[in-house]
This record gives sequence, structure tokens and C-alpha cells, in this order.
Amino acid sequence: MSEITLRNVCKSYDKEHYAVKDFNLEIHDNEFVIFVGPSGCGKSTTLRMIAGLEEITSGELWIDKQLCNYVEPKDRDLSMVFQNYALYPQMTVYDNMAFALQIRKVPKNEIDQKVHEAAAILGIESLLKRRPGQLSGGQKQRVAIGSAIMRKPKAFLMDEPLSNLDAKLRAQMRVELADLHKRLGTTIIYVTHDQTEAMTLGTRIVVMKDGFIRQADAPRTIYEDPADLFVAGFIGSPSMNFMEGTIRKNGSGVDFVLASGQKLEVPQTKAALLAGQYADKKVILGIRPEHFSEEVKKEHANLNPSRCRLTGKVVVKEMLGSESIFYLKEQRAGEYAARLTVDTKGAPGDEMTLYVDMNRVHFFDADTEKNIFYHGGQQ
Ligand SMILES: Nc1ncnc2c1ncn2[C@@H]1O[C@H](COP(=O)(O)OP(=O)(O)OP(=O)(O)O)[C@@H](O)[C@H]1O
Repeated sequence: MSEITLRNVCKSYDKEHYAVKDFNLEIHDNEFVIFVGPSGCGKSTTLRMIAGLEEITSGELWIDKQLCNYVEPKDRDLSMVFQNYALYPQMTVYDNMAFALQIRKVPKNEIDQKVHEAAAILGIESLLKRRPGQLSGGQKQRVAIGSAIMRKPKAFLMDEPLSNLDAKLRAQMRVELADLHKRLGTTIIYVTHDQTEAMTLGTRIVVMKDGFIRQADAPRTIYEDPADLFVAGFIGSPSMNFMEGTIRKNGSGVDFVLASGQKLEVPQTKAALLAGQYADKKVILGIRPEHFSEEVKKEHANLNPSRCRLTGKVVVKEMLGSESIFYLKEQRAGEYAARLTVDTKGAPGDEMTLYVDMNRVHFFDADTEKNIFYHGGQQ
């Protein structure tokens, strides 16, 4: 069992600015927690505070039932993998991997067995006699991970471990890391700014901005039920489209009306709240690119299709092989992206009317930028 808890953790390097502010998180045994967010949001600082490489300005860090703010890094029983591999260049791969156990005076035959086991898991048995200088980036990365998994620490802390690899190797290592997590059954805390890594590896994603946690939830919840405009725009590629408009009552129904006058019908499940609290007020509509379609889908059955259409002018069409991304421009609401089938016709300059799956769109408060219908992770 290993639980890592951060309570009101803050980090200030210069007494004026906070790199991390009021960070609260309980990490449970065997979780794969991802810290994600734009550059400078405090991901690495948080990880380094957990590792003990950075002092905590205020707040508490608990590892299992022990308050660890002032526990030496070596006594925290955590294993760290860095972006730059941190291998000893003069030592062979075998010795690099064996090192952590040698300094703990583990018997030689036990070390030998563990090195070979870890090397087998990572497919680097043939490299054990080489030195780091004779390895490719991906091989070095595996050795670094191999060195980390020699022990079974309370948790692995990984800071952008795949960022130096090319796209193909990254994809391969992502699969291997997910597999490793299953096999080792250990907690992993992982920093990245790559949302594909976050979505595919994490059992929970912590989205950070300016030192604060904006949302901590399962990947699917983050995608389908983002807490606010920032999270909604940060996760997903192409990003969610945002359009400002006004909520207007329309007979027994409710419409979202753009400045151009184009209207989209609000589904009944959301109409009452919007009509009650936002009638004639501005809100921001969020539509994921995949929630546009050329045809009316059966999911639209509860809505009048003629009132779920948006017209724009094609600006750019990107053919990606399995799909096409259309970038369109609405008269007043600006550009938006639609993910459509490869066969979709349309060229720059053409007018295009697409159906919007209004059951899947999001509404954000224009002032607070909060998702008006956020379930708080309880769907
Ligand atoms: N040693 C330091 N001294 C002063 N400020 C620092 C120090 N290390 C980090 N910072 C600042 O703290 C903030 C958070 O930095 P941190 O490295 O944690 O961000 P990050 O989210 O990991 O960014 P990136 O993705 O670019 O690595 C930044 O504003 C950074 O400039």
C-alpha cells in the first residue's frame, strides 16, 4: 500500500510568486497519475517536491502515514526517471541498472537476477554490455526506466521521460509504459505536456494552470465533462471550438443565438437551467470537432434537425488519410474546426452547413468560464 497525499501544498521560489498554489491531491495505490498543463504551470515543481528535490514552502506531503516534508529524498523510497536519462556514461548498461542495488548492498546473485528480469521486460538484454554512448535515445530511455524498476519503490516519479524520442518511438514506449504499470502494480506519477500521453497512460489526469489544479479526473471525464473553458480547450486535438452567443427563450424551447443571428436549439435536458439563469445573457458554447456531421445522426432524434445546423465558409481543408479536418469561418463567431469523413466534399471558399450534435456540446459561463453543467466527475 502506498498513498501519497498533498495538502495545501505551495511553492514560492522568490516570496512574491507562487509556482504551485494550494495543491490538494490524494494519490492512491497503483494509480497512474498524470500532471499535465502548459509550460511553467508547476508540474515539475510539484513532482520535485514529492521527490524531495525541492523544498515545500507550506502545506503537507504525506507518503503512507508519514509526514515527509523534511524527509531526505533517499529515505522516501521513490524512484525518479528524468527526461535526460541520468545514466552514468562510464558504466555499462548492466552496471547502470545494478547500481541502485549495489549501493544498498544487495547480494550479487540477487542483483544479477533482477537486472536480467528488468532487461527482459524492457527488451534490452542484448545491450547489457554496452555503454550509454553506444545506445540510441530510445534504448537509453529504456535503460533509465530499467534502472528505476530494479527496486520496487513506493512510487515512480517520471518527468517527461519520452520527450526526447521521435514520434514512432514515443508511441511504442507509451504502450510499454502502460504495460509496465500493469505488470509492476505500482503507483506512477508522470509529468508531461503531451495530451496523448496523458489520455492514453493516465488512470487520472491532473490538469494544471498557473500553479493551480484546474481539474483532476479520469481521462474520459476530463474529455467529456471538463470543469472549465481552460481544461476543455487544453485537452483534445484539434481543440474544442468556442463560440460566444446569447440564450433566448423561443416559445416552449430555448435557443443559443450567435451574433450573426444563427440559432442552435438547446436540448431539453439543459433548457430549463439555461432559460432560468441565463435568459438573454451571454454564454460560451463549446463544440468538439467530432460533433459536427454532414448528416443528421440518430442521436439528434430528440431535437429538430433544422434547428441544429451551423453554416460557415470553408477556410482550409486538411486531408489526414482516415478523416478530413475542415476549418470554417462563421460570419461573426470566427473560425472553428470540424472533423469529417474523408469523402466530405467542400473546398476553400465554399459555404458549408453542418449538423451539430447539440446533445454533446458544452455551455460555459462567460464571466467565470466554468462549465455550467459540470458534474464534478460524477456522471
Ligand atoms: N529554481 C527556480 N527558481 C525560480 N523559479 C523557478 C525555478 N524552477 C521553476 N521556477 C518557476 O516556477 C514555475 C513552474 O515551473 P515548473 O518547472 O514547475 O513548470 P512546468 O509546468 O514543469 O513547465 P515545463 O513544462 O516548461 O517544464 C515557472 O514559472 C518557473 O519559471
